Amino acid sequence: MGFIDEIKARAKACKKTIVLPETEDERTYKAAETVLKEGLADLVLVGSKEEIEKNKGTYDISGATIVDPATDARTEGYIAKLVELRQKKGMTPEQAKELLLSNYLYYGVMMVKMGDADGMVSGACHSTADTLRPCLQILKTKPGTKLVSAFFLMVVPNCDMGANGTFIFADAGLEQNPDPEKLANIAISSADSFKLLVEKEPVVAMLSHSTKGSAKHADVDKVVEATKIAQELAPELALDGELQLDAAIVPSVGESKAPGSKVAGHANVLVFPDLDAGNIGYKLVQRLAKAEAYGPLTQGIAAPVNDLSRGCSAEDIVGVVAITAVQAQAE
Ligand SMILES: CC(C)(COP(=O)(O)OP(=O)(O)OC[C@H]1O[C@@H](n2cnc3c(N)ncnc32)[C@H](O)[C@@H]1OP(=O)(O)O)[C@@H](O)C(=O)NCCC(=O)NCCS
Ligand SMILES: CC(=O)OP(=O)(O)O
Repeated sequence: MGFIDEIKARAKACKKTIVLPETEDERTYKAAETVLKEGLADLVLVGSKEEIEKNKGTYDISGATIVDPATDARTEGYIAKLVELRQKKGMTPEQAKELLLSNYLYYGVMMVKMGDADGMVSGACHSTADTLRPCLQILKTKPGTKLVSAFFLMVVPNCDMGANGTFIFADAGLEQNPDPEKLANIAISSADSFKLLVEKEPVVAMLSHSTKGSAKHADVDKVVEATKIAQELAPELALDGELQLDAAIVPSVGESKAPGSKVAGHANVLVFPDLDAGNIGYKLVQRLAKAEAYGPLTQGIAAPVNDLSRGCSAEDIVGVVAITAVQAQAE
């Protein structure tokens, strides 16, 4: 079984409740039909009942629960809770009401916060910033974690590198210019995500334009420092840096550029030095190598809310729903 079929089988076995708040987008309905048909999760669609009736077209979403914030009995409680959570930031009851009735992403995150759903998937028609801001503000980080970061689960066809073509690329969605501590944190969280989702041992490469001192620059120093911090925080982890991409994943290049490294040539978790590199890198592999790209998936957050690229397909949404269910089961 390939990666996504394994994930779907795990999602089916735990049957979590996942919110899809982008009821203005046709891909939501196409994905919902498949999720329900395959039994991957129970679904909540958030939106105006009339709009949903109009937008769903011929897709069969009869198995989904429709939640209309304007009429749902829980809305008052969500408003009160949102005010309680955000009053130090100046949120008034009027603002909370306006936000929850007009922005279904906030409503979906409140459903997760209040335990009325296990996770949410959004981002097909909202930017990453607009998708992730509500979860960062409301759900916050998991206990024991300081940072939320975002990764892609990449499945490269006909590829024997990584875990038979399966990789994590991080951070490819959220942290714009992580300092060494944040980069170390991203590496350790990504290793945990790899274990959870791929069920194989993570081998983590801290990527750079330099391998073991071949280039000198402050950007290289940042990755060297991050590698040191991550190795101190997680000494049991197979993690090394700084490595160029070829040294990280091609065994012969790894041996010649970083002799003696257990990671070089065998990495399956690729930690990029900044968001430019991570985001461009995942899109290159997705578009040129025709890889499956699931994400941006969050890690370090108190409950699973995952993002999508606005360029995603309905099939990508189905995959991310299944991944979200598996993350929720692990909470
Ligand atoms: C996600 C993002 C929107 C958050 O930044 P922002 O909107 O400026 O908001 P702030 O920095 O004020 O943060 C909002 C809240 O999230 C928290 N937060 C931000 N980043 C966080 C992180 N990585 N981990 C945990 N919490 C975080 C802040 O502490 C703040 O909490 P508070 O409101 O309770 O004080 C921003 O990091 C971003 O735009 N990232 C890039 C997204 C992107 O464009 N990706 C490319 C396409 S995938
Ligand atoms: C992940 C990402 O790049 O998102 P978008 O394509 O929506 O900007």
